[in-house]
Amino acid sequence: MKPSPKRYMELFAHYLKPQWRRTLLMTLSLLGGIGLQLLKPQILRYFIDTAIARGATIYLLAAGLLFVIVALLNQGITTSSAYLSQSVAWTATNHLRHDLVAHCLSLDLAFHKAHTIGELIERIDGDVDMLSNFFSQLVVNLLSNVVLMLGILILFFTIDWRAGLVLSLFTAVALLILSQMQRRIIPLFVKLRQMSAEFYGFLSERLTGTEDLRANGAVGYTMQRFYALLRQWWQITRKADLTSIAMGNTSLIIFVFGCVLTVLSGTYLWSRGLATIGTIYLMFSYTNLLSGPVNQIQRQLQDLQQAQASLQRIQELLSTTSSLTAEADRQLPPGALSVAFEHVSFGYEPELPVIRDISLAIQPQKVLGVLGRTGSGKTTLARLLFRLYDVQEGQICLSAVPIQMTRLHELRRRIGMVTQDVQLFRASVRDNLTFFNHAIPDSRIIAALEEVGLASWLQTLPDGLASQLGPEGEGLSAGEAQLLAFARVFLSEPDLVILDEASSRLDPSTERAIERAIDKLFTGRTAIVIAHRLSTIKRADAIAIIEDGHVLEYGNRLELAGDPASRFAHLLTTGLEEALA
Ligand SMILES: Nc1ncnc2c1ncn2[C@@H]1O[C@H](COP(=O)(O)OP(=O)(O)OP(=O)(O)O)[C@@H](O)[C@H]1O
Repeated sequence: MKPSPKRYMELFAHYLKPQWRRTLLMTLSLLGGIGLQLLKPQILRYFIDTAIARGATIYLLAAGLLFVIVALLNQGITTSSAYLSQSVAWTATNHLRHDLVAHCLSLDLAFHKAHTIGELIERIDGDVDMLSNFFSQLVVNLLSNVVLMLGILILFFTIDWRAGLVLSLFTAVALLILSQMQRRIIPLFVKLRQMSAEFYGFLSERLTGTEDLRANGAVGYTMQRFYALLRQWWQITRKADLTSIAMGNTSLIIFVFGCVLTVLSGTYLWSRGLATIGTIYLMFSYTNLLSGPVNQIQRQLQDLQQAQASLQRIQELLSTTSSLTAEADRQLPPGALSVAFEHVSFGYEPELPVIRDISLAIQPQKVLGVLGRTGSGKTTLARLLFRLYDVQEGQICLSAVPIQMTRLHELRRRIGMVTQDVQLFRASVRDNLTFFNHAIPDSRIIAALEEVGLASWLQTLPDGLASQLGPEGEGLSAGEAQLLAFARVFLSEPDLVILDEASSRLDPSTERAIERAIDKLFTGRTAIVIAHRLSTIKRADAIAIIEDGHVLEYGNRLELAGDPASRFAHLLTTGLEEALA
């Protein structure tokens, strides 16, 4: 749905109101610039006519001096309005970018799975960029160009109504021809934007998956697709550029014709004694000046359409709501939390359930080990508990409080989750651990690293906590990355820990370090561990075996292990790690 003019006004008001002084100054300087542009040819007309009439030198000098002053003033005003426009545009668009990023981060995981990174970058940056002109100069410029164009035509009428009529007809025809050309060019630019969104989406996805692409020998095929996209992009760009150039040339030819027309009508008026040479010069200058607004009005109308398309996409994004149900404000009791899944069912597609009627309960400070084959639904359980998705049936309670009844922020503050893929950023060790929260003192960060056994690793770093990590933790072993993820959990001091254990095999000394860290992590906390290793299972008080989205077996670990008929006992004898890998 196209945004209504009311929506434009709301957006304008919302982002320009906080900087109304600068916006007002920018508008005044843009209008002042127009006034000075109209004034310059008038001074020159006076100069020419006075010179031809052999007027006093002092008048000529005064006119010359005035012209220089007006030209300098015009330059100064143009510079300051350019500065103010940029400043207004950047402030407004950065606020909009901020709102979009915050909104995207608040949306549920289903939204993020449905959009590529490239697509979101295009929305948050590309589309917002299109609006930058809209926020700063577009509307003011469009209006001032219309004022300038009308001003020139009115001035022409004051010189001679016939000359005014000729120029008005000429302007109408020029606008008609140029708008026809513009109509052809707009779809090309829309295609160009779509193409760039597709290209960046492709690029971000492939660069993220570079390891898999290389491992599977798919680099050649990826490059083929890359070339095909580039070729498509180039063809559209070439067509759009050639049409733009053709339009520029057409406009040039039209205005050469306009100038010829003006000189002819000026000569006619002069021959009848109705105009002076200065007036002919004035008419000529104004016709030249007219090419500016006529061309710009076309371009600005096009920009307005593009801004409209961008605004529409931005509005769609902003009106996307999280599928998570609204939260209430019940407090969770302090200390280790109990967890209860009560008849929980869920499917990423509602008609395809991956969790079916699951009921489980864990007492505070106890550890639940969750086992199951790959794809059985273990990670989904963790995601539901963390409210990355909401359950479709049943409910999940923490210490008897349904998780929808407490604030999302509070819920996530009380739960620490370590996933299989530890996400590290190209930032310092400190920022990676604190998630850029500078209020956390170094002493706490160092203590957390000591807890997970990374104290000696920290000592080997050249700049200590300020040492930079590569993108996605480049240069770290899988074990070190896991330990850093544990350190993050220590810093957030949660009361419930969910550990989706990495199934990758580690060397014995790293294994031992991880074992020690898990021991400390679980102390005094409730824990759910999606386990892949026997050593982790041994820590569990209770075991749940998930198969095909439902609980196959659930009970006390020792009791299950002692019951030869249990699936768990069978798994232990057949080799747990092989069976669950
Ligand atoms: N974002 C998603 N969208 C749609 N389906 C999904 C999504 N994530 C997982 N699934 C599907 O849900 C089912 C359960 O997946 P889940 O990741 O919970 O399994 P898992 O037991 O944790 O597996 P693993 O041990 O391999 O991590 C699988 O069939 C999977 O294909």
